Order: sequence, then structure tokens, then C-alpha cells
Amino acid sequence: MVPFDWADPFNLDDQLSDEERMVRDSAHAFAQSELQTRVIEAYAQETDAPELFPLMGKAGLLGVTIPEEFGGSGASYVAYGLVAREIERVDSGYRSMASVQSSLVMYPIHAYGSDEQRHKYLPGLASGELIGCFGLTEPDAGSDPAGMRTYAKKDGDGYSLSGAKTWISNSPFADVFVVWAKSEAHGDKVRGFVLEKGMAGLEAPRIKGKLSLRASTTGMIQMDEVKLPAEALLPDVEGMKGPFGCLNRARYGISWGSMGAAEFCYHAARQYGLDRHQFGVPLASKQLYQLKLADMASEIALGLQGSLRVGRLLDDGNYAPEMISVVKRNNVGKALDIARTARDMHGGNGISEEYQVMRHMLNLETVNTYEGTHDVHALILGRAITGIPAF
Ligand SMILES: Cc1cc2nc3c(=O)[nH]c(=O)nc-3n(C[C@H](O)[C@H](O)[C@H](O)COP(=O)(O)OP(=O)(O)OC[C@H]3O[C@@H](n4cnc5c(N)ncnc54)[C@H](O)[C@@H]3O)c2cc1C
Repeated sequence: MVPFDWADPFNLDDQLSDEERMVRDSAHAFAQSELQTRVIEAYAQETDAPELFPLMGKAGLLGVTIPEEFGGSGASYVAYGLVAREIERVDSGYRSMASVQSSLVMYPIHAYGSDEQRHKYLPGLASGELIGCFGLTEPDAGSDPAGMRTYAKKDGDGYSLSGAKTWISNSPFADVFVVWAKSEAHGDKVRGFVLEKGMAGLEAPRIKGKLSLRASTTGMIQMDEVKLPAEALLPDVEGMKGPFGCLNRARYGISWGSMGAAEFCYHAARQYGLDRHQFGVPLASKQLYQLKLADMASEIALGLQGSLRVGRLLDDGNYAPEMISVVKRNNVGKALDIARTARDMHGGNGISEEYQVMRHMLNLETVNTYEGTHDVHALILGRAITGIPAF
């Protein structure tokens, strides 16, 4: 028998390799010293923070799974998940900035790009000198991205790209844009293109006034006949499996990240209950209060264990995308419930920025929606369970 650890009920720590523990500890130290110290103000002011990318790069938090040859860490998907968890323990917005860079920009350039594209972009993206964004969602194509209208016409040896993408993380200050479009030269199949800041006809205006994920910058990508050379095409993927391959990696990371946010809220509610006295005793001595903490500890333990399992399968190449839907959907849904409950358990203080639980709660509303909404992941699972697509 071993003593029960309220902060690690299933001894997740024991199931990690030394390298994974090291990555986790350095991500934790970075997140607490560089991110926790600025997040309350950044969230209040909706501050752009491009300067965080080189800091994250230096700390080895970008391109964790990308080979060292291209500036990444060559580490496991489990290590990547642990990084997401530590960053999102501070804020889902900061984790979004890093996930987009690693899973949605570096991954496709590495997996689907030419050698020239890999050498040109990956080292700068890994160090954070370059910032990337991923343009899939459009004003009229969200849960159904195959309905996209962005179109690449043939233009000599290259392409002329027109269309609009919206709700794009990092776009207003991005240097590298991975954009998905239907391509005339490929029978109107969806193809990926790499655009660069400053190209004629390319604009990336900011979306202001978000009430969630305020520490992460979001914008549009507007393309008006942007002329692209033939080399801008990602050569090695065609169709929706291109963007979905990237999304799978990001969604897997989110399953860990959301648990980091949930852990913050659980720990905060526990401490608040021990410190705060009502009716002459600590709130934590009340059965209702303990019930809520027990539910949080249970869901977090199960959620982390699920993500670890899926991470190991990803590392072995033995995963099915539906497994990622299970952990993305379930962990984010549980994290959102935990954050709402923790907000309630803090009473009036729960709405104050100082206690931070409400910021996590508001952030998780976005996390529940992006990278496949909670209900769309249910439909992905429903299709796999019944064989009947119900989208
Ligand atoms: C802050 C933020 C950052 C983002 N960053 C990026 C990014 O970097 N790159 C990018 O490409 N996108 C990004 N997104 C977009 C995000 O992925 C989309 O918002 C998401 O896919 C949902 O699309 P939508 O908003 O168009 O909602 P819709 O698809 O219109 O859905 C609205 C509602 O209808 C439900 N619904 C949809 N289809 C069905 C159905 N068949 N059956 C039942 N219910 C259904 C949904 O579950 C949802 O509840 C971001 C979004 C936000 C908010």
C-alpha cells in the first residue's frame, strides 16, 4: 500500500520516464516564472504577447515532438502533453499560442512539407523567432471545414489565393501562415499553402473584444489574389486529412492542457475551503464541499490517465483519431464543469481576477468550442460507434 496523494491520485508521476519528468518540471518552472507573473494583467488588458514566443522557444516548449535536426526537442507525445498541461495550468490562451505553433504549423510543415520548407521555417518556429498561425475556419465554414470557400486559382507555375479565414489564433502578428484552400490545379481538392507576412493582398486584422482567451491574440486572414510561387504548396498531403492530421495532434494536447486548468481550479478550491471559515469551521469540513472536491479529484485523475494512454499509443503509432475525440471532448467538458464549480466554491471572491478561477472558466468555454466542438466530437464518436454519420 502507498499513501493517497490528493494532488496525484493515481501516481501519474510514477508512470513517466525521467526525460518526461524533466520536461514537465522545466515547463512548470517556466510557466510559473514567465507566464503566471503576467497573465492577470494580460487577460484584463487583452494584451498581445508575441515576445513570449522566443521565451517559450528558449525554454524548449515549441516543437517538442519535432526532430532536433529541425530545432525541435525530438521528445515524445507524452512530453508534449505534459508541456501543454503546465502552460494551461496558468492560462488556456498561452497554451493555445504554443499549440498552434507546434501542432498546427510545425507539424504540417514537418509532415507534409518539402525539405526546403522544413529547413526554411522549422528552426525559426522552434526558436520562436518566427510565429505561425493556421487558417482553416471561415466565416461560413466552422464545424464543417470542407465547406470552405478559400480558393487557389492556377497562376502561371504558381497560385493566386483568395478568401477569408476567421478566428485564427496568432494571425495578427504571425510571420508564417499555413492556409487550407481548395485548389484549381488539384481538381478542387483541399491543399495546404504556406504564406508569409508582407505578401501583397494578405491582411490579418485582429478580432477585439473577446470575453474568453483574452491573453491569446486572435484575428482573421484576408487574402485578395495573393500570388504564391509553386514552392508555397505543401506537397505531401491532399484533402481534409491534411488539416485533420494537424488537429488530431492539437486536440490531444488540449486533452492534457484542459486537465492543467482543472487542476489549478481544484487546488484553488481545496485551499480556499481550508482557509475560509463559515459557521465557525472551515468550509472544507462540510460534506457538500468535500463531495465537490472528491468529484474534481476523480475526474482529473481519470482524465489524465486517459490522456497518458492516448499519448503512449500516439508515440507507438497505434492510435485511432476517435481516441483523441474521447479525451479532448471528455477532459474539456469535465474541466469546464470543474472550473464552474470552483468558481462557485469561492463565493463572491470567485468572480475576482485575483482568484483566477473565473478566468479559467471563461477560457474553457473557448476550449470546449475550438478544435471540434463538444458536440461535433460526440458525432465523430457516434459515427464510429454506429457506422452512421450524423453530422
Ligand atoms: C478563440 C478562438 C481561437 C480559434 N483559433 C482557431 C485557429 O487558430 N484556426 C482555425 O482554423 N480556427 C480557429 N478557431 C475556430 C474554431 O475551431 C471554430 O470556432 C469551431 O470549429 C466551431 O466552428 P464555428 O464557430 O463556426 O461554430 P459552428 O460550426 O457554427 O457551430 C455552432 C454550434 O452548432 C453545433 N453544430 C455544428 N454542427 C453540428 C451538427 N452537425 N449537429 C449538431 N450540432 C452542430 C456546434 O457544436 C456548436 O454548438 C478558433 C476559435 C476561437 C473561439
